[in-house]
Amino acid sequence: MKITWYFFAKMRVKQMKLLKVHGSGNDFYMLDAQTLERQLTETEIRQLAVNICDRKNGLLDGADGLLWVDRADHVGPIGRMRVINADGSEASMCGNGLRCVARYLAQQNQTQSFAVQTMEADLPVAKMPNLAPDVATYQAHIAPVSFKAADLKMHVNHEAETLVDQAIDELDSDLKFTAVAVPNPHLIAFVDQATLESDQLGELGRYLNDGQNPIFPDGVNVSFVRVLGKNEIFVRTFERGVGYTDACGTAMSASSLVSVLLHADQVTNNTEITVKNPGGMVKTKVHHQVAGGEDYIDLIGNATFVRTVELSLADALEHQFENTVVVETGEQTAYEAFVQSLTK
Ligand SMILES: N[C@H](CCC[C@H](N)C(=O)O)C(=O)O
Repeated sequence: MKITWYFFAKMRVKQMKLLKVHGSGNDFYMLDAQTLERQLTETEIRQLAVNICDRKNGLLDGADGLLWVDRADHVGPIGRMRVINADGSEASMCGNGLRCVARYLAQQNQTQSFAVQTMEADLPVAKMPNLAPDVATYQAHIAPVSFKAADLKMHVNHEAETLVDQAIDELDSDLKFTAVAVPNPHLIAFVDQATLESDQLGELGRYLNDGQNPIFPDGVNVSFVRVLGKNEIFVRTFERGVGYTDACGTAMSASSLVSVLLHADQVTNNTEITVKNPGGMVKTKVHHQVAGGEDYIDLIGNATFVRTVELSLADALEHQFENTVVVETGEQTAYEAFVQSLTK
């Protein structure tokens, strides 16, 4: 009798359904807030992210963050995306995540081109031709763009207004940096292969995200970039609120823009750029001051749905992950075949 009661009790509790997704290996749990049995407080949303994303003790293999999908709060966009990093901090934007949210909303609403509300802007997204067989592919519009220190919450070189291809006096580094917000903050340096592969990126990332440093008190995403050839770059990123990730969509977009500005002989404005990263590859197209307009970047890449994970909201908030129902989609195999094809 006890067993029957247990399963009846389990059935009665509405299960929370999470979707494990990734863009170029940058992985997230996605949650449609409208499917929840109740509203969550801000504290609960952050606690949920920290609990399920933990790589060691989290939900299955953890994640880089939580994509919180909700109804838009004004006319125009068909949904809203919030981005909570693995450490519980909220970011204004997530390029890889926006492609995955775009796919989810496209399928929910039977449409292929629309806008998604984000913290600072309603951003156009669109379904695109697959990058490879069974690799669902979407485009996200990355904006607004700013080089202003105030928008980056950056304090360098005696309160300089901008930082473009310059050393940072307050840093013990001979690298030259460019800082740009898209709108989350990015610090970018062009390096050689040996530096790209070293942990110099991690040393910088850990210091600039320690919450104590005077340069980026709110932290910053740090990327090392190498120009591989004509309209082809490699970007490796240490993300604010996460650490090393396989890819960072806003970082790859920002790095594409800075490559157009500083390496125009190799990387061209208004032209498709191949951006390779530890998790695979995306395409970008930089729109820099076209007809005097605002800068923006098109980010095109996979939006892979790996598995669904069902568990009770109460268990997830209490860091209890024994009772989960996991269903694989099978898409990861196609994505891995795509990544394999890049090395051929
Ligand atoms: N860690 C970032 C947010 C996630 C961005 C990244 N995953 C992307 O694809 O753009 C920040 O705190 O600004």
